[in-house]
Amino acid sequence: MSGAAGASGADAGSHRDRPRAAASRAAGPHGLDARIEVHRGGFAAHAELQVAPGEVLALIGPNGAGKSTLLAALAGLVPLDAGEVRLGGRLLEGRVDRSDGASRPLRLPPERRRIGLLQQDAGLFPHLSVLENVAFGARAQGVRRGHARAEAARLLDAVGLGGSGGGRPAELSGGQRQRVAIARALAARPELLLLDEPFASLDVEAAGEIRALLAGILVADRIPAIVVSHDVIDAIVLAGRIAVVEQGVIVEQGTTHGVLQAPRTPFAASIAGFVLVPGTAADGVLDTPAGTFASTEPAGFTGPGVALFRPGRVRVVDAAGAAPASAPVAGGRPRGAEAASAPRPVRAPNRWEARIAALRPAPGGVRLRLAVDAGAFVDAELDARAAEELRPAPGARVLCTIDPADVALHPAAG
Ligand SMILES: Nc1ncnc2c1ncn2[C@@H]1O[C@H](COP(=O)(O)OP(=O)(O)OP(=O)(O)O)[C@@H](O)[C@H]1O
Repeated sequence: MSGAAGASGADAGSHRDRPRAAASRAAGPHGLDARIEVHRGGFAAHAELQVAPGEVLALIGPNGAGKSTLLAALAGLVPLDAGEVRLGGRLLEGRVDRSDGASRPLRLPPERRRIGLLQQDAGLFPHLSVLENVAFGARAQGVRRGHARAEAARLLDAVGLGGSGGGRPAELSGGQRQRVAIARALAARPELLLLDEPFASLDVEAAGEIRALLAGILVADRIPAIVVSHDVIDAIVLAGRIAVVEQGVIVEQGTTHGVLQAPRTPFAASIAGFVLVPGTAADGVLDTPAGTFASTEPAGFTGPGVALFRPGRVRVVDAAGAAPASAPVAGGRPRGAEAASAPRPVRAPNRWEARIAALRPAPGGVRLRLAVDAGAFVDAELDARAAEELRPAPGARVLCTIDPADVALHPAAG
């Protein structure tokens, strides 16, 4: 793989060396500005997507959230039910005002949108040579055959496949095929690139090389892009901004750094390696179905919020040998007979009792899925030593605690 790795380094340089091509590809001063409303069977997606020239947006979310549907709507593969798509100031889909004051619908077909779509499957034409596959991208934009072939050769060189143009796609590895797909997309001079899990079928090494190759191209050519991925590395390496999609709507968005440091939704928290407990903030603490959470930095807000912490910071002990989770805090309400008529005791903050619902491996230890209340889960992780001491088993009851210094409280998304 060393040759390919070297080639991708050379590629980044070759892209930096062609500022004219870059200027012609960037989506003008406007980038993408889209308002999408789409129905697919019983599923509905509503989202606003803006991507500035030179910006990469990562769309993340659980399976079936509607990420691919949003990309398909932008690419013109699925019609909008309402809204509009503008790219570089051009209207690709929506309504155009008429001179009589009314408006008419406009919907450009995919090949006239100047939008490149890269998917998990490179989707090359098996009967065409590698060079012809790439030249096809330019030919589709009306470039004459000779120029298209010259441009294809240059782009194949840029993606580290100079000299491979005469072969057929079947003779290439998965990573090489994806490089050809990138070259073909660039040959069409896209004003927007849509990347739908383009590395998902590649091994870790090939994915890393192609990710770096794409990152270099996107930076050098300032092509706005949207990448859909389940892999947080794609967001970190490629994207400056993240939007979290759930059930067809964007539930959280922000800079990649901001979302990964302080996620506000369970999905973003899971990819950022946090446990997120939703609740309601009052008096500086967060009340949740799993109990009260307090931080050394009290919540400076009231209303819906989240408690965030790293699962490895949770201390987990066998509930049988521990004081009950509902033990009153110091200075709290009385115990015993008096307590029977008293209101429910105030639960100590950062302390919850749970049943182990499931176990799965975690780096250096084990992850515990902990069922706290009907439908509420608050996970924890044990390193190998703590796991050996506790010997966790599904169904066992445990008592969990966490230091306020390890807890952050934030307002909920939206
Ligand atoms: N061709 C189709 N016809 C009808 N419904 C569809 C079609 N494609 C997708 N859907 C529905 O649209 C919803 C969103 O699917 P979509 O593929 O956009 O989600 P996704 O977030 O990309 O999921 P994944 O991460 O699993 O790829 C799903 O409920 C799915 O069943």
